[in-house]
Amino acid sequence: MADRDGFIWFDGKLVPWREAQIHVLTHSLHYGLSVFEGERAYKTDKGPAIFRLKEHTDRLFNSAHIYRMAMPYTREQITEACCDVVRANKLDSCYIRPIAFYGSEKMGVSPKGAATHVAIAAWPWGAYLGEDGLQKGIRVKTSSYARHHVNVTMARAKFAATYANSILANMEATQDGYDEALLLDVDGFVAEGAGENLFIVKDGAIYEPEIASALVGITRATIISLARDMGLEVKSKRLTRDDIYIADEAFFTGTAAEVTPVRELDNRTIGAGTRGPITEELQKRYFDVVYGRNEKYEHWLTRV
Ligand SMILES: Cc1[nH+]cc(COP(=O)(O)O)c(CN[C@@H](CCC(=O)O)C(=O)O)c1O
Repeated sequence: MADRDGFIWFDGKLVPWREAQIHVLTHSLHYGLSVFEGERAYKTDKGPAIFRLKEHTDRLFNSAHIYRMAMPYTREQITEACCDVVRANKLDSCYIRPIAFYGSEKMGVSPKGAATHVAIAAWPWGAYLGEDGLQKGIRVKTSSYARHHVNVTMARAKFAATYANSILANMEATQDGYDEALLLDVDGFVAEGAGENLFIVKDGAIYEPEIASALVGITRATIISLARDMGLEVKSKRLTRDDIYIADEAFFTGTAAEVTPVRELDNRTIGAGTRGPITEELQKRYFDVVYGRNEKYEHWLTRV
């Protein structure tokens, strides 16, 4: 990822991609505390638009607040910088990664005395779990690793060290031939995917796991709104892994994953073993919204 043309916004200015470097004694590299976001811009008929940029920026600042990281820029500056990065790299559809991290000003567990640095990169990124996955669904394995207890890592923050847990789960699943991992919480109830939220459909109703130890996804919130447009309320409940086995449909949501059907969990076929009809309709509505084809949600698009 380091050797490419382009520009990265780094500590207030656009720098050539290859020059966006940090020192090996960067505090966040050693102690894992950086907060970040994953955003997408989509090509609409009026040009590129970043989807729900306000919500992503708010979550970035909330994550920093939760982990007591002072942000050296305002929300408005970060919002504008995300737009600048898309423009500077002449991208019309892309994935955008803002990150705030402690620098190399000091070592030692305490970040006191380390400065907060901010970088924002953008790059083209297709279907996170594969085009085939979007159409036909993916195979998922319940992980042997549990999601963190809510007093181990802060579930309302999107912060780097959480992803060591996700990496373990994802590697375990993919090395055994599955596409992604599903994590249970410390009590054994369904939490979320390694990088996604989960929904199921049963008897025409949509359910999601209680969100306690999962990231409160922005795509999740979008799907809840789009389901309401279809006259469907999403019910939140404690779901067990076998609730998923006997569901009629299941799907992951995320900025990167978008709306990816889950056709199998732990070698149990879910429903007809492919993208279900409600999943398909929600997926279609989601893409209509992000590509600017649904006027009702124009306010969710920040035109670059
Ligand atoms: C653990 C987790 N749960 C739920 C979500 C969905 O959140 P939202 O994007 O706000 O709907 C994500 C985003 N996962 C990022 C993974 C990308 C990456 O691999 O890095 C993403 O979708 O950007 C998570 O990482």
